[in-house]
Amino acid sequence: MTSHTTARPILDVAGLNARIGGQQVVEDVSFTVPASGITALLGRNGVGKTSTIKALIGLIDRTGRVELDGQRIDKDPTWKLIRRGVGYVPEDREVFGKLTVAENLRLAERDAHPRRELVEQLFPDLVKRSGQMAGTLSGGQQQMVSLARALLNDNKVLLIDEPTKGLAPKIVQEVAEALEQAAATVPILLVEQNLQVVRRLAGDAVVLSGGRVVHTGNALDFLDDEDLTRRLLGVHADAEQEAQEAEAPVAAGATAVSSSVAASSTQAAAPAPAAADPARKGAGL
Ligand SMILES: Nc1ncnc2c1ncn2[C@@H]1O[C@H](COP(=O)(O)OP(=O)(O)OP(=O)(O)O)[C@@H](O)[C@H]1O
Repeated sequence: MTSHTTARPILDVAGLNARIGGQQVVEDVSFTVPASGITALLGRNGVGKTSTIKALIGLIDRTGRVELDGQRIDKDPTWKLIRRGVGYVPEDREVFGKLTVAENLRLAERDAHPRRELVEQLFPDLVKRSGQMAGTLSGGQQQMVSLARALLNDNKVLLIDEPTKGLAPKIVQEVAEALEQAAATVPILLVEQNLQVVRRLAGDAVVLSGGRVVHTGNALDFLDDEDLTRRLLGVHADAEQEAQEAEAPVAAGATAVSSSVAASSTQAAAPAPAAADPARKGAGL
C-alpha cells in the first residue's frame, strides 16, 4: 500500500498538546494523515495514542492546530467534529448493550442517505443478527457494530482506536478485512498494537513515545527495521506474530461499555434526528 503524500492531507496536526490530570500526555505532536489509505498510530503502552485520538476528537482539552481537509477544527467541540465528518470508533466499542444491532446502527445515522448497502455488504453477519441485543454479541461482533456505525455516514476521515484488541486471531483477520474494505471508501487513522494487522493495512506510520512523535514514515519500512521497532515498540513484528500465535487469546466477552465518556462520545456520534423514522428502514439493517 502506498501513501499519497503529494495531495493535501485529510488531517494536518501541528503542535498538538493535551493534559490529563496535570500530566502532559500529548506533547507538541505533529503529523499528517494522507487523503487515502490507512495511517497507523503506533507506540508502546501508555505513550499517548488514545490521548492523541481523544484530543483530535475533542474528548480531552487540547491546544495546537488541526486542519481537516484544509479547515481549522481544533476549537470545535466533539459533536461539531462528528458533524463535520470526523468518524470515531472508540477503543472499547461502546455499543448500546440493551439495544438491538439494528437500533445501534439506526442511532448512528447522521446523513440523509446513510450508506446501509455498504454496511450490509461489509458486515453480512450483522444483517443476520439485526434483531439481537448488542450486549449479547461477542467482542468481535461488537467491534463490527462499532465500525459499521462509523461507516454508515459519509465521513472525511475515521479515527479508529485499537479495533482488534482482545480478539481471537480469526476475528482479528475478519476485522482487518473489514478495515481494508472500509479504507477503500474513507481515509483512516488507526491505533493498532497488532503489527501483522499494521503490516497488512497501513501505508504510513506515526510512532509515539512519551507523548511525542518519535518517527514518521512508510509503515512497511518501519516494520522491517528490526532495531527501530525493538527500540520504539519493544518488539519486532515477526517476534510479535510468533508470540500471538502461541498465545491465541480468547475472544473478548459480550460486555457493554458504560463509562461517562463512553456514553457521551457514543451519543455525540449519533445525533440522528431522522433516525427513528421507520419509513427509512433498509431491507436488512
Ligand atoms: N483518565 C486518565 N487519568 C489519568 N491518566 C491517564 C488517563 N488516561 C490516560 N492517562 C495517562 O496518559 C498517558 C497516555 O495514555 P494513553 O491511554 O493515551 O496511552 P496509549 O498509548 O493509548 O496506551 P495503551 O496502548 O495502553 O492504550 C498514560 O501515562 C496514562 O496513564
